[in-house]
Amino acid sequence: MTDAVATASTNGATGDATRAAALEELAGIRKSIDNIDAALIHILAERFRHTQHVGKLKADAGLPASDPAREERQVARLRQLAHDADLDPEFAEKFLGFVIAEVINHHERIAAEAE
Ligand SMILES: C=C(O[C@@H]1C=C(C(=O)O)C=C[C@H]1O)C(=O)O
Repeated sequence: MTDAVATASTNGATGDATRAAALEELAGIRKSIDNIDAALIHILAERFRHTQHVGKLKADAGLPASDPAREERQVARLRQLAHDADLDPEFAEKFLGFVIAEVINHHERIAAEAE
């Protein structure tokens, strides 16, 4: 056996063990990711339950679907929270914007149905 072949076969055995350990660790981390994803869905569902309520209140009172001043305060607050939590503030703002845009669609639909 040449030195190169001996080294390769040792690396192969070590590689298999390293890969098996990595796969086990990966499976554990993915369990945590799945739990967090489930929590996010539940939190979002709860948020939309409340925003649907706001949509009905606004439609009944003839208030506009969107409130840009409130959104500005939310963006500033979430950007600061994201920064403090080592999360990209740009991402936090985009995520909030995505959610709020959907909420405003719901509110417009609720108002149209109330007409
Ligand atoms: C829920 C509201 O309606 C809209 C949606 C918002 C949200 O999803 O957080 C915030 C402001 C409004 O543009 C609200 O006015 O509070």
